[in-house]
Amino acid sequence: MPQDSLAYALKQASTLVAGVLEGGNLTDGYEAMLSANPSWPDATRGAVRDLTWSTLREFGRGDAVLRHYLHKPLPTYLHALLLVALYRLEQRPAQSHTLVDQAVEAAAAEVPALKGVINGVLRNVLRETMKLEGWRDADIEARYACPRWWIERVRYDHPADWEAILQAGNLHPPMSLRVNARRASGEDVSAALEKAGIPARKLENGAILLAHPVPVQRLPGFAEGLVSVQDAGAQWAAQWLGAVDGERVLDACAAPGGKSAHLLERADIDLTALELDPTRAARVRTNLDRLGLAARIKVADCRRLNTWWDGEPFDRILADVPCSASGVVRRHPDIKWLRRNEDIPRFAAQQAEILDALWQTLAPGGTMLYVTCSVFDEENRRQIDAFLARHPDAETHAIDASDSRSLPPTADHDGFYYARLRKLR
Ligand SMILES: C[S@@+](CC[C@H](N)C(=O)[O-])C[C@H]1O[C@@H](n2cnc3c(N)ncnc32)[C@H](O)[C@@H]1O
Repeated sequence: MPQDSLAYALKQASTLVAGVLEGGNLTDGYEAMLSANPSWPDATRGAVRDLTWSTLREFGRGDAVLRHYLHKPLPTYLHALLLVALYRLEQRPAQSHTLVDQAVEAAAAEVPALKGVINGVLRNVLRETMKLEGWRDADIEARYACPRWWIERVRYDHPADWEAILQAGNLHPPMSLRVNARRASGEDVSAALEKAGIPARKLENGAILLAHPVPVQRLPGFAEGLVSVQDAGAQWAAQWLGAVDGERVLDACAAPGGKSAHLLERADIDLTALELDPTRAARVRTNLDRLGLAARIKVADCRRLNTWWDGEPFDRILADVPCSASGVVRRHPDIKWLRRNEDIPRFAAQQAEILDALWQTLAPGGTMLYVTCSVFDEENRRQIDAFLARHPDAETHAIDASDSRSLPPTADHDGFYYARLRKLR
């Protein structure tokens, strides 16, 4: 099967989707596939990535169709192949006949005996396209491309804008740049982008939003460390933490190091960057090196103070905690398939432990910024309300006149939640 054929891209994407259906992590699966195929041309990489990510973003839509046509479960690879093929069929209806032929070829490559099933289902779908629209609209998981428990949580937590939040979670993610204030200005970067023919606009917090994603090699100044790729919503962290020259600062959950780098670009601080996962901690070092920045990087569980803390309090702490990542699901669409409702209280319990441990290391008068990329209240507002109830020496330190800032995902940025806490004594 030639590497530049649609059948090949369908086969590889189906293998990745099948990995997620069986409980695997998409990023790990994709990286393993790339290292097994180092000679893939950019076009093959792009096609496999697009088919896989887009199919997984469509959670529930393909299954709503398949429920009507499949009377017995299929091997996971074939189920995944049908999901990928249905996504492609909807995107390019004019090329439907080629798609069916290529999907049958991709099926034959793995399970030759069942290629007739793939052929039959896809041809039935083509014949009955009009009816399918109705089925899909009637199915809530298909309509919002999200598991039902997730839809219900978002609807409960955001009664006014739950639909917009769910819809934004299914868009293609935007690409934004952070300007390294030590080496360039926003104006320099905007001018260089314009000269390179890359349309972009500057957002309120200085992030530069590209009209379309581009490979980093095309970005003027990327190799020299003038710019980094960072979502615009994440670029509020350094500003709202507000560290100034000479302060002792902790980034307690640091990898891959985007926010650490931003803190160091803005002020001459003494930064400790902690990370639990040694492989991810190595990425903090690589990212800081590219930008010519330095921090004390430690591999540790931030909750176990005796393993990493020297007893000197911090002036400011960034707690960018592990969370459901429900605000960045369009970048990691496997999350919708892998997470369960019961995982959310587990994340909340872990976040509470992290907050309680870090609070002990903050100096009186110091500031802690709590950040999640979640849209669920249990990890956000309710987490902070419970923290304030447990800690009489804590108060919220308003961000732009509000106690906290919820940034639901939009076309311009991912979804985040920020709360700033001050230690009274
Ligand atoms: C949301 S990510 C941080 C993103 C990072 N701040 C950035 O902007 O690049 C959370 C990180 O916390 C790490 N982590 C999870 N539990 C931790 C713990 N108990 N102590 C330290 N790091 C932890 C995870 O491995 C993950 O890398």
